Amino acid sequence: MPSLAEEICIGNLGSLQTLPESFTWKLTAADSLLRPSSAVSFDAVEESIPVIDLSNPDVTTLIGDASKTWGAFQIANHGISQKLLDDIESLSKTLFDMPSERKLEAASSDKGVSGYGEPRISPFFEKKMWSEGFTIADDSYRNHFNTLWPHDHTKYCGIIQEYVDEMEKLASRLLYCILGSLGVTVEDIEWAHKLEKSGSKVGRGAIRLNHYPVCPEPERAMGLAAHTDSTILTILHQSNTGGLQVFREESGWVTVEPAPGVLVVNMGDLFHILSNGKIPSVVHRAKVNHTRSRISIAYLWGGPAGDVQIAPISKLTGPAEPSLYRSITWKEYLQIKYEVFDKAMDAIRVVNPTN
Ligand SMILES: C=C1C[C@]23C[C@@]1(O)CC[C@H]2[C@@]12CCC[C@@](C)(C(=O)O1)[C@H]2[C@@H]3C(=O)O
Ligand SMILES: O=C(O)CCC(=O)C(=O)O
Ligand SMILES: [Fe+2]
Repeated sequence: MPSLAEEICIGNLGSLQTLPESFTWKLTAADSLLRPSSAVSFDAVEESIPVIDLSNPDVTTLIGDASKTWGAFQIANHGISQKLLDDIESLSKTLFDMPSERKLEAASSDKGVSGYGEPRISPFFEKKMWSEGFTIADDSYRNHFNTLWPHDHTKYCGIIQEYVDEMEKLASRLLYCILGSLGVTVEDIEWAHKLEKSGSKVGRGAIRLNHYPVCPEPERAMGLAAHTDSTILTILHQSNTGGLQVFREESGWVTVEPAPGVLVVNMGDLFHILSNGKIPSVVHRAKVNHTRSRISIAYLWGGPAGDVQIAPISKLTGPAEPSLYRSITWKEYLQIKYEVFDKAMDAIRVVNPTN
């Protein structure tokens, strides 16, 4: 694969006046590996995923219904301060506004995941995506921040640390709520029980700062190709420009319009495994815009750190509902996903499930 420096540099996309051939998407099955039926359209239908107020007394039912129906929902009154959301958005803007050469100084290494660059799913697609991003998957972001902001890196590292702490708490709260809707308690899952007792300090997550520059031909381009997240769940903050779309077989592509202070929650592949297939991992993508650039910040929550095995919850399996997936750690799942991408779920499916 050519290096970033040898081809049209993703750090300069916003200055291009025409769409290069390598960025033109036709939406054939190859452009939408996960659900061939989602390849039919660039357009979205007039429907929306629910916005759920976390202070609503019926929150468990509402979140449970939305997770099962859509694999995604939006949340208000989630307890994350507007200041923290503004801070991480402006950190991202400051980063992406830098000249391309500066951003490349913080590029992720060949082997590493963390740092500046294209989305990790890029190699699975023929065409290039109209976006750039920065992934924080381990502590190496501190060195990258030091390179990018020799004077201000302490301030920016502090924002990331606070964001991770707050998001981890929110992610486990949402997990327990969705599990509650399935009749599962924290005590039913050994690792979740430990996670709760320890004040949820043993979880593991990644952050992806995404930037979608203005695009000369948005209808032929793709910001982030259709994918599912490999997570238990993902919490997404989007700036005030829309672009996120979620796919549901019964509806088609549905745009998730941004609203101030409202966060999007996506169910990931590991939740699908945990729930023994009861919760879908939502296929989603990001479109781009002719006049407005867009930022989104994804907190990708993988659940327990270390070698903890994620498996279908025993309370959700039985003679009539045998375990559909074998147990797996998040690390192992990521390895499989980035070898076979759209076939990852098939790779861990139990061939003849019996209980
Ligand atoms: C922990 C991870 C999840 C992620 C792959 C990664 O190793 C780090 C980046 C994450 C991200 C963010 C953008 C979308 C996504 C599909 C991708 O290309 O990189 C997700 C990955 C994922 O959920 O598999
Ligand atoms: O930018 C968006 O709205 C989607 C981002 C996303 O799906 C991701 O980072 O996993
Ligand atoms: Fe995603």
